[in-house]
Amino acid sequence: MTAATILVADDDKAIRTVLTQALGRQGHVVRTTGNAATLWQWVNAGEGDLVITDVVMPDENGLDLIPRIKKIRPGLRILVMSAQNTLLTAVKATERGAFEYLPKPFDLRELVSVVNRALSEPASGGGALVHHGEEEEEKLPLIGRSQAMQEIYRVLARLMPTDLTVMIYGESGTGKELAARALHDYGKRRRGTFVAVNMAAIPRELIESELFGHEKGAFTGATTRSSGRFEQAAGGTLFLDEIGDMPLEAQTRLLRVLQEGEYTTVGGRTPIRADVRIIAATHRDLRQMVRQGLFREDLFYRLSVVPIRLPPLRERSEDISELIRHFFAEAQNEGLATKTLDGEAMEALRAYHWPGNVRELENLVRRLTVLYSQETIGIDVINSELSEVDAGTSEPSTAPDSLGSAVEHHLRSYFAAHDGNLPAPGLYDRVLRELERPLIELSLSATRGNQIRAAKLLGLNRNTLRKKIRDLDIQVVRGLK
Ligand SMILES: Nc1ncnc2c1ncn2[C@@H]1O[C@H](COP(=O)(O)OP(=O)(O)OP(=O)(O)O)[C@@H](O)[C@H]1O
Repeated sequence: MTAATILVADDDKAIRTVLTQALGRQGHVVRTTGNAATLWQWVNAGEGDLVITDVVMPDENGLDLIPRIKKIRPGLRILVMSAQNTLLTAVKATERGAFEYLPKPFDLRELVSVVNRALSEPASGGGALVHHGEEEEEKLPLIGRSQAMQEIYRVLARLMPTDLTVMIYGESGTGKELAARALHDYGKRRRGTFVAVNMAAIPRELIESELFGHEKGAFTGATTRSSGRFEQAAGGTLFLDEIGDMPLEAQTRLLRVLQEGEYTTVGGRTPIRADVRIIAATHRDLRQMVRQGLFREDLFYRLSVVPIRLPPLRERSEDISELIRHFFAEAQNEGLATKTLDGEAMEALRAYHWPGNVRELENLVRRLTVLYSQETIGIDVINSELSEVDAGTSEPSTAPDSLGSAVEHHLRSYFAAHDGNLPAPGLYDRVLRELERPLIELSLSATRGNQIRAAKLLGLNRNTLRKKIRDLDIQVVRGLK
């Protein structure tokens, strides 16, 4: 590695000293300044082989300097360091043309290795940079500044200008869909549609037509042509949620589409180009599923071009208070009263294990807003709310919460949301119908559409089941076997 001149701008003297020492030891010449104006002067005079800049400096924001530097010296690489550790900073740094973004505090070894890379990697053609207006700031959804989340932001920001297939792992409720949406909303396909399909929610016989569409008459009940999710997402992003739940036959079909870049509808012959970016997600251990023969290895490798693992909330408890503030603010936007938590209550939430992750926290905040009248929430309320959830999980069932307590929570919020008024009459039938539909649909799908077996499973008379299917307008699809 040849010695280079590195220009460093940071208003923190300690950082300047540390960088001078670490990079000096590598044989580089380091020039430092505490403001943006001096950095700009140096760059303008043609000095330096590499720039390392902070974001917030007394005279100018380092991010605003990047496009100006790129204009006069497009080949000069810029590393951005920032303590403003949001997804937005990472996105802005990347889209304005920074070579790399390093959230502070960073590991010096990492910095040195990034510097070496910046000085030695040949210039790439570089994907077109996407630029967004400031107004998009509002939309950025991912909250949390923990180290673990910053790492995620850095990876997401780098993936945004690309079309690479991304595989997002993470427990339920960790924000997999939100991360996928962020990739779409800030990526180069953002003018297209984001289409999410949950593999676990579609009966297996319907998956192919759901994904690829079907022609009129392709199977019994296909009375018209129907477009599939690939077609709906054309030009945009297709989010395949719970990919681990995809049946093997559908996996084979998907693999072929990914390999060939085109698909045909069910019953159709003309190949159609697949113009989607694929983002898949699962809470399962796909590697283990591959070993067990439940997931195709070749599909696994196709999808895992870039794997991302979203950390469970208990591994980033420092983000909890910010998330709570965010969800309270959301409730306030909807006209609900906002609350605060006292110190003890907050401590309890930080120590809790959050099996349902951010979704569970979000639901808790909603309950606190609608069910309790006090402005400051104390430990008693938190204890009783959390113990109810825990009571649900300690039951022998494998469900995350018992059906009864889930329904009870739902109904309590429903009543509370009416603010002392009563809901519309006919509640008993409405609630039972809401339960009846998923119960019947799932029983039918479990018995592959066999109404005799479904009736037996449910303990219903066959004619009663048939009548309910008609009344609720449930689509019955017969299994292939
Ligand atoms: N970092 C975050 N900041 C703000 N909200 C978040 C964050 N992560 C998750 N959420 C919220 O938590 C809820 C669950 O998130 P999401 O649906 O993306 O999770 P998921 O991992 O896809 O869950 P599942 O595996 O159950 O589908 C959503 O309402 C989402 O808005």
